[in-house]
Order: sequence, then C-alpha cells, then structure tokens
Amino acid sequence: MSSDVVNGLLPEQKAEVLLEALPWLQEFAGALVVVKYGGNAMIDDELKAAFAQDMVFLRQVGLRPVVVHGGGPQINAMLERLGIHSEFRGGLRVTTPEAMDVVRMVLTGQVSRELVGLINAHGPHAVGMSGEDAGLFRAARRHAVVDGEPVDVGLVGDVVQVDPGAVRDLLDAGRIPVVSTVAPDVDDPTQVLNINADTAASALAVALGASKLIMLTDVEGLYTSWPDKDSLVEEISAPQLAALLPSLTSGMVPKMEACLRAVQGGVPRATVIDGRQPHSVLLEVFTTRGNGTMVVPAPAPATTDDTNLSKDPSKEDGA
Ligand SMILES: Nc1ncnc2c1ncn2[C@@H]1O[C@H](COP(=O)(O)OP(=O)(O)O)[C@@H](O)[C@H]1O
Ligand SMILES: CC(=O)N[C@@H](CCC(=O)OP(=O)(O)O)C(=O)O
Repeated sequence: MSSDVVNGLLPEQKAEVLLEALPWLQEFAGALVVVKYGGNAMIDDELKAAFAQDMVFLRQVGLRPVVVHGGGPQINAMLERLGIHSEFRGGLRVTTPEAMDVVRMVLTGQVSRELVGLINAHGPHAVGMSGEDAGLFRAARRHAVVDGEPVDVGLVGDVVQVDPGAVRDLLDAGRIPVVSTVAPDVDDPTQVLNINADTAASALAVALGASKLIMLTDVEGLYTSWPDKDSLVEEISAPQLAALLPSLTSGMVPKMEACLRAVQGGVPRATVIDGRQPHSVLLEVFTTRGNGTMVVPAPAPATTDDTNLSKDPSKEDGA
C-alpha cells in the first residue's frame, strides 16, 4: 500500500489495518524466522529495497529474521559475461570448477553485499556471512535426479552439518544474519561446493529450530499441475507433499523438497510466497490471509472437501 493510499484511509480503517497484525505480533514475538530470498524475486531495486525494509520491520517488532539468499539469475548473467557455459539438471546447476569460482564470487561478493547494504540503509543491522564462515555449513557432494536416474552435477553439495553458533551470536547481538550458500566439502575442506539456496535455508531453519521458513520466489506458490492456474495450493501436509514430489519439475523440486525437509525436521510451517509482490513477507507474517503455499506437518482437520488441495474461489467469495 503506498503512503497515498494509506493517507486516503479513514483513521478507523488505518487502526483496523494495524490491529490485524496484533494476533500475529503476539504469536511471533521473539520468533526466529528463516527467510529465503530467491534470485528470481530480486527483480528490481524497489522490490529489493522493500524486502530489506521488511527484514528491518521484523527485527524492530521483536522477531529474529535470518536471511538466506539465492542468486541463480545473477550467477547466470556473470557466467554469460565471462563466456562460461552453464546448465541445470533436476533443478541444480551443473557446476564445473570454473563455474564454482563464479558462483562463490557472485553469491558472497555481489548478492550478499547488495542485500546487506540495503538492510543497513536503515541502521547497522545486517552482517553477511557465507556457509564457509565459522563452520556454518559442511556439505557432501550430491547428484541430481532426472527421470529417476542419478545425474552427476559436479561441484554441488547438500548440507550435512550445520554449526549455527555464529548465526546465534549475531541474533543475540540484535543483528540480521545474511547467509550465502557456498560450503566446504566435508571430505575435503579445501574444496567449496555450490549449495542450492532452498536446501541450505531448510537445513539452517532446522538447525536453528526456526518457527517458520519463508521462501520468496517468482510464482504465487506451488501448483499441483503446473502451469494450470487453478491448481494453486494454499496448504499442504508433509505426507501429501511427499506423495506429490516425484511429479514436480525444475526449480520447484529443490524448493518443495526443502520445505518438506524443514517440516519433517521440526519447523512448524514452511511457506512459498510470491516475492514479486512488494512486502510479501510482511503480508505473510502479519495478515490473517497470508499468501502462497503453506507446508505443515500433519493434514488439516477434514472438511467437507478434504480431497482438493487447491484454493476454491467460490469459497473465497463466501459461497
Ligand atoms: N508445480 C510448480 N508450481 C509452481 N512453480 C513451478 C512448478 N513447476 C515449475 N515451476 C517453476 O519454478 C519456478 C520457481 O523455481 P526457481 O526458478 O528455482 O525459483 P527461485 O529462484 O526463487 O529459487 C517458477 O517460476 C515456475 O516457473
Ligand atoms: C546447486 C545450485 O543450483 N545452486 C544455485 C545456488 C543459487 C540459488 O539457489 O539461487 P536461487 O535461489 O536464486 O535459485 C545456483 O548455482 O544457481
């Protein structure tokens, strides 16, 4: 809502907007929330600045946000500039040693710096750190799975150890940690691996015992039969998601796998939201309807129509 729109509201309407946040402020007081900011949702400067404002807002009202960022499109752009070929298999970048240098440079040296700067425009809140810092992550080489078959994707890892001590120290000092997802290989710490940011955010959320994992992407949420717009899912339980996973494709595979792992690891909810909407995080945390797709541990209590995961517009209209 622009300030013009807000100024156009009656005082009682302004109060109503603020009051809608009250139960959520109470529920999330002190809550640790891991927010994964995908490169595809870093569309323009205004949107990135709005995201930074949201992080400061969360911190200022007593939550403890931890940012884990991606940067896939930004890595693509740099690889292209340098004339290095790159492709994705099963949602993961095939990472050669040459590409790995670029991944590390772009994530830690470019995207992290930009987000830290945008947050710190509001005060000395953000501190950037890589998965390499203070033993935060250790990773093991992983394969992608394409058509049920394992595929070698090079220097790509999955987080197998998390030492969240440094992140906790920063949170305890009132800071906002901003994490980039490069990690040493557990079998050869001199080798760094490229970690999909969804995967890393999930591992960190579990290790920190986060109250919530929020994933910002460039789509409204999970569609059960992509790209059928009527198949957008509002809420899905871990068992339902586990059954759906083999049918998912491209970037949704690591993203929904990450949500599932987070919830199975004890995070009470993981949401995928549309980062193209300015202030999508504030809307997700502090409004009653929220937005996007929420993954929860157990199926919601049965309703008259408990087979349909999709939003039913007729119900939204109160019909
Ligand atoms: N079932 C699905 N539901 C929603 N999006 C899907 C689905 N299958 C594929 N996609 C694609 O996945 C993209 C999000 O994944 P990705 O590009 O990796 O995002 P990010 O950069 O935010 O991690 C969407 O823009 C959409 O094009
Ligand atoms: C292994 C792998 O695919 N790593 C990702 C890391 C960045 C990322 O995950 O960025 P988004 O969240 O913007 O997609 C990559 O190289 O693009």
